[in-house]
Amino acid sequence: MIKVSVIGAHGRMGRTVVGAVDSADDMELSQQLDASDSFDLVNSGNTDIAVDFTVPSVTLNNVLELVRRGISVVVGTTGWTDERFEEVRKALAENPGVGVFIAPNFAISAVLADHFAGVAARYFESAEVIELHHPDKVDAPSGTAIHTAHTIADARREAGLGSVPDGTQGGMDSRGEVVDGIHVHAVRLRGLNAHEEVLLGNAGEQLTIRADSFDRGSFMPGVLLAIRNMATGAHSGLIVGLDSFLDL
Ligand SMILES: NC(=O)C1=CN([C@@H]2O[C@H](COP(=O)(O)OP(=O)(O)OC[C@H]3O[C@@H](n4cnc5c(N)ncnc54)[C@H](O)[C@@H]3O)[C@@H](O)[C@H]2O)C=CC1
Ligand SMILES: O=C(O)C1=N[C@H](C(=O)O)C[C@H](O)C1
Repeated sequence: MIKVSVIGAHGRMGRTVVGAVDSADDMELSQQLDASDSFDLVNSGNTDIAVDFTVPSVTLNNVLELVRRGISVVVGTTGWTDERFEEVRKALAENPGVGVFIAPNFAISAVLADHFAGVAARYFESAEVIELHHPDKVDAPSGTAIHTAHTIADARREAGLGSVPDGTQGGMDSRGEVVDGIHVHAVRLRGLNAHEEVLLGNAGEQLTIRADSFDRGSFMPGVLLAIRNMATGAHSGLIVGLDSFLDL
């Protein structure tokens, strides 16, 4: 049995992960921590894998704390940057055999949308990303949209494409946040869960790639897949993105 502890266990995602782990035949739910709980409750005796779904402002410290305790971590929380990844890599170098897996999105629809955007981006002059979420989300733009913008930008660079065309001279606030040269727009609307649209345009044609996650259950097969992969012990170091465990 894989012993799993959940950090952020009282949150929307944390509660869903607790239910999914509890229902998995090969997993045993160990500790459930939230904001006021001490990390002393989690140790390598009671936890094989810790899962972090908290908030961007605390997730780095949580991961570093767990790595120092010799516990591998699966992370879904957003707010990661290259600098934060580097801090995790340094901590992992001091704790060989420990692994950290971070995914901006665990839903297969979103992972594939990101992959397809990377395949398509080189063929289009224009590219923009729209992400749409529930209004209780604290961060914008979404971690997934930031990741997709980088995927598109990487593909454009590799293909030798220049900047996206944009004649806007005023009102830049209306054009969204520019992430790696790609405009990213964030919508917050009651009734939504997690959605993303990638718009790719050429003269006279458009390709739209859209992923819709209607329910937090959509993230659970990906979370369980990551827990199972990390529990094999075959993945030490830092791994980013569920595509690492999919044969895309
Ligand atoms: N990678 C993915 O597929 C997905 C990622 N997310 C991300 O997961 C994160 C959590 O999302 P939600 O569950 O909707 O948020 P939420 O606000 O419902 O839950 C966050 C929980 O973390 C707790 N928390 C805060 N500080 C803590 C600390 N120091 N230690 C332990 N717990 C602490 C809060 O009390 C709360 O219960 C967000 O960053 C969100 O963007 C959400 C859905 C899918
Ligand atoms: O907060 C959410 O809900 C989600 N957060 C992640 C993100 O910011 O990309 C993943 C998914 O979009 C749901």
